[in-house]
Amino acid sequence: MGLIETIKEKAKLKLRTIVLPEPEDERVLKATEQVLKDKTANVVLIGNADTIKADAAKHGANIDGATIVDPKKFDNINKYIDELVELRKNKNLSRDEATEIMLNEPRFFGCMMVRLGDADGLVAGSNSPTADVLKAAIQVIKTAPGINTVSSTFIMETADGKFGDNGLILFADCAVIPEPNAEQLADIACATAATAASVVGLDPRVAMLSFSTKGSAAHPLVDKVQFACDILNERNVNFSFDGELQADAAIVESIGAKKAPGSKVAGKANILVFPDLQSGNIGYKLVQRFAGAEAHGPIVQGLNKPVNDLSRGCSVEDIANLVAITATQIK
Ligand SMILES: CC(C)(COP(=O)(O)OP(=O)(O)OC[C@H]1O[C@@H](n2cnc3c(N)ncnc32)[C@H](O)[C@@H]1OP(=O)(O)O)[C@@H](O)C(=O)NCCC(=O)NCCS
Ligand SMILES: CC(=O)OP(=O)(O)O
Repeated sequence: MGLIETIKEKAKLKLRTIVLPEPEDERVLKATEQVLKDKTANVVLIGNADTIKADAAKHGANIDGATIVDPKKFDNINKYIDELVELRKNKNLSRDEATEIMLNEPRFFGCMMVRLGDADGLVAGSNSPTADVLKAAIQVIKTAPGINTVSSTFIMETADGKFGDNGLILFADCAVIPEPNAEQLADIACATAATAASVVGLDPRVAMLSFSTKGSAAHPLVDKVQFACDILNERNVNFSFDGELQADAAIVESIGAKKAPGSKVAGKANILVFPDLQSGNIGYKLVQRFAGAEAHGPIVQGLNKPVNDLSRGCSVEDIANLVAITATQIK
């Protein structure tokens, strides 16, 4: 069984409730039909019921079985508004502003459903930039206890099975932190190792990527990655990691052996931690498009409850797959 089939089987056992706050997007309605057919989750769509049903009929999507919640007719709206005012009191958010957000910003409303236990997780981003999804999640759901950094990972699935574990390899962070410092790079490595183990079932081998391997180049950007490795050493983490490594040294056995002899990770990494968001986001999109890799994600890490983002270029299948992944992240 492939990765997604395995994840879908796990999701079926739990049958969690996932919010899809962007039903104005045809792909979301079609993905709703798919999820309900697969029985991988219950689906909550946010918006006006008449409009959503008319759109679904227009696009030929059967959404019977989905729950539609309209914030403008929602009995508990005052509870949601009060909670947002409380959460944002340090930012002086007024009750009027909170009301406006809860009534008109479905991603915030959906995250509040998850925060208050009316749903288990949320998937959005087909129709909004990543930053909008992340802001709602960070402001409403917040980080998990003891976690400082929200980051993300893509599970990359390559058909030829050459790299990572039989073609499975995680890329991080490709969506959240534009310029991570060394501490945040170490946090990204830890969070991605945990996702690799819990969602994909991999034994993590993390390569901390750079344009230098083991001191072959000297630059403050290289120092940052080396410092992140020092932090991981100090934390005494329970997974294999090595750095700084260039991408070829990380994934090609012969090059790893030449550039980083004796490394437990070089040549066989199944997690690539990119030094910043420019390299991470560009890197995943190039592998996805040039190599025809499936890119599952971005899976958001570090939140108190699961909210996952989509690329606006996602397919119906990508949405349905991410719903199943989200369902399996729920504790
Ligand atoms: C993630 C992102 C939206 C956060 O932006 P922001 O302006 O800091 O967001 P907010 O002001 O809503 O942040 C709310 C709080 O979360 C904190 N926060 C921001 N990013 C955080 C992160 N990655 N982890 C933990 N906390 C974070 C902020 O410091 C802020 O704290 P405060 O309320 O105590 O002041 C921003 O970093 C971003 O746009 N990232 C790039 C997304 C993107 O375009 N990706 C490319 C395409 S996938
Ligand atoms: C993850 C990502 O790059 O999202 P988008 O393509 O929507 O910017």
